[in-house]
Amino acid sequence: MTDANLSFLALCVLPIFFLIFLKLIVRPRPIKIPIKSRHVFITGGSSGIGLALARQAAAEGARVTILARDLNKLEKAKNSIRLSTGIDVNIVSVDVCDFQAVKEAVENAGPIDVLVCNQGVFVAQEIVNQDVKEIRGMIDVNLIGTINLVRAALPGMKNRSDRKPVSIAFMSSQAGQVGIYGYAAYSASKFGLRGLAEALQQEVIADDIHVSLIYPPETKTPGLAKARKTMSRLTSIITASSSEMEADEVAKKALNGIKSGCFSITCNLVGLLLSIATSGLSPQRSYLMAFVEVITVGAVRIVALCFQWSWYRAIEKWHAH
Ligand SMILES: NC(=O)C1=CN([C@@H]2O[C@H](COP(=O)(O)OP(=O)(O)OC[C@H]3O[C@@H](n4cnc5c(N)ncnc54)[C@H](OP(=O)(O)O)[C@@H]3O)[C@@H](O)[C@H]2O)C=CC1
Ligand SMILES: CCCCCCCCCCCCCCCC(=O)[C@@H](N)CO
Repeated sequence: MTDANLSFLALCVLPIFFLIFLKLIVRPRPIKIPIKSRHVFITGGSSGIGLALARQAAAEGARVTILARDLNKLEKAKNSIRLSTGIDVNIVSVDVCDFQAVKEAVENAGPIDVLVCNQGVFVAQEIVNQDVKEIRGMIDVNLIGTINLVRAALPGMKNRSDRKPVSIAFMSSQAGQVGIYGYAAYSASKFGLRGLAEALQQEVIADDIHVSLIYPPETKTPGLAKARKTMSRLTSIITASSSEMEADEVAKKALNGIKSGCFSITCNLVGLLLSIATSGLSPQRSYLMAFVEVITVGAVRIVALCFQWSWYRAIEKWHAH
């Protein structure tokens, strides 16, 4: 073979064969989840990202239920959604940590087509100084609360009468992909969601139920404003590696990702790099994204090491002064 033939083979033919191979093997297969006229159930829907999601889903013609604890905040959220869209959402006041209450709420709300487990609490503090009640609170609300929701909603979702595909989405965080100084307990709760999501997808694929994991960077919400008040400077320095977003932008990415049946939903460019760096054994339905992952993962690892270098340099400097 001549050199020209060889390079033609390497540059065009091999990648095309590889793309065809990936297209044949990616699992689960690509899917679309319609939300118009369907029931979208959003926890933590009275504030921040959840509220933005509820408003957008309602504007797209979904029947929306929002769940949170504080009834006052729920009423306010309902009014603000009515003001901006003219649509009424259902509100449910329940603590996700109470399985029995969650089960009743889910049964009363009627069949769910899209369950978005978005409720979450976060307090940034070094783990040695953090109150064990606060640590347990994050694990309980973020992880066990999500497990409660899944266990309460799954029987109804499996036995639904229409056979259209349905979705379960978890709100993780970029701190659920990489550990961040000050977020030890929070990261633990969000990393837990990944294991839950990966295993759950295998358990429910036969029922045409599709799992999504959303990984937002810092997002302007009441929750973040509160967390900022006590946040260590090092946490701010490290989280600034990924630019802050508006709740509406994150909600839009999340909703589009859910509708396209995406397993890992990223929100910004750093998020995309992070998802390639941590792609591991997460399912990938898009053969094009699988291709990008395989081709770029080595270079992205170098970028990741550079980020680690800059973070550890900040930590050293902090301890030196
Ligand atoms: N903002 C950010 O920077 C980022 C946030 N995230 C994640 O996004 C999600 C939403 O965050 P954000 O919008 O900032 O949060 P907010 O604090 O603004 O809102 C949190 C929502 O969760 C509800 N909630 C909290 N605890 C419970 C509970 N035990 N049972 C039921 N509902 C509960 C709250 O209502 P109530 O208190 O009345 O119950 C509220 O509706 C969280 O999972 C968070 O971890 C991820 C990455 C970045
Ligand atoms: C190739 C590799 C690229 C690596 C880039 C890594 C950038 C990581 C930034 C992480 C930011 C995490 C914010 C989480 C905030 C959060 O969850 C809120 N609840 C609270 O602030």
